[in-house]
Amino acid sequence: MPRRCQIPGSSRVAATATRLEPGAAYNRRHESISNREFAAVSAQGIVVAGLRKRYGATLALDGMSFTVRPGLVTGFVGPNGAGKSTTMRVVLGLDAVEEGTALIEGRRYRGLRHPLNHIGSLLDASALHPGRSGRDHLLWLAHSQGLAARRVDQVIEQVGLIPAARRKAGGYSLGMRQRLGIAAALLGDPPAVMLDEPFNGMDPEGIVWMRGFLRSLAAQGRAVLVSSHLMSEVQDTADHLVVVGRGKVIADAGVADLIAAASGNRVAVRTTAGTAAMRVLAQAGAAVAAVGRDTITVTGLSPDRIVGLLNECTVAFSEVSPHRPTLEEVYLELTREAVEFRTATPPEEVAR
Ligand SMILES: Nc1ncnc2c1ncn2[C@@H]1O[C@H](COP(=O)(O)OP(=O)(O)OP(=O)(O)O)[C@@H](O)[C@H]1O
Repeated sequence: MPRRCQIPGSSRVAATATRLEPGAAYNRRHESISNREFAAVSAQGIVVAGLRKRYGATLALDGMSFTVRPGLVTGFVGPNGAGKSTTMRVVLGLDAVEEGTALIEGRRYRGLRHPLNHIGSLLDASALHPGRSGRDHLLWLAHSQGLAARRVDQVIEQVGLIPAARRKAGGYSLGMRQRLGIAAALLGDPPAVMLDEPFNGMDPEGIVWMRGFLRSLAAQGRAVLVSSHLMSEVQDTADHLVVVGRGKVIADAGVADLIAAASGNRVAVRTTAGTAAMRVLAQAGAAVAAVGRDTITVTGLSPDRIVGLLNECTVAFSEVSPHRPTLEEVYLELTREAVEFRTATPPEEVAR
């Protein structure tokens, strides 16, 4: 038997969890944005640069910087309290900052003469008069902004609210209020759209509709920023992700790039002989980790070498393939240290 297969049963294998380094690999694309591209984005999309804001002792924004490009859905994700809503309020001129700038098509919100023609937003779907019908709410908004009344019926149709448009908005479900809020955001046919947690209160059918709708807005060339604290809501919707935590950007990259960067050179091995496989591969110098009932990940050895070692040591396995983490796994790893409120550790974990 080869020497590397003769490993004492008592030898311990350190299950090394591969840490994703927040920053570097993910942000490379963002940092390498050329001056020409930056000028194009700032002329058409949304630019957030170096925002810093305190609420008393809380540092809500700590140098928040990113761009929202036209033609893309940008997911704005992060744990509770990461600074997503505050950033959006700053873009809309509702909150002041101590440092930094937020620009829409190269201008501050307050410098826009007809803001709804430049940016549409949904911050709080419940901010409406409960006694007014959805249609009247939109008519009032259109009138106050000098927009044509016919636009109201167009946006009602766009968001699928025709059957409920003449009913009192106070009786709407949260999902219907979200649709009404999006209709309001689209009144001015703006090139940029910013929606805070639009999936909130949506049933599964509504979520599917919302995903398709957001994608269609981007396909029309709009810059679309969508916040969420749930990865499952933005996956299959966003082209680009800005992951934030504790008031700053942790990662800013395309969805495919994020997954590729997070997979590193890890290889997944499916085996029912996990302990034996981990010993053999660790002995050969690899970092190994158990990631499921019958799956381990291996860093530091090529798939061919892994197959060779396991065969040589007669360790049974059914599959060796490059590891591809889910977007949810990537997100959880990136935001692990930025979660403001953690679930309490179960007592048995503490006792160990
Ligand atoms: N008006 C306020 N007064 C005091 N603190 C505030 C205020 N608004 C936000 N904060 C604090 O600023 C930080 C950022 O909050 P923000 O609402 O922007 O986060 P978020 O990412 O939108 O979170 P969530 O996903 O829970 O909506 C949090 O610590 C929050 O408690």
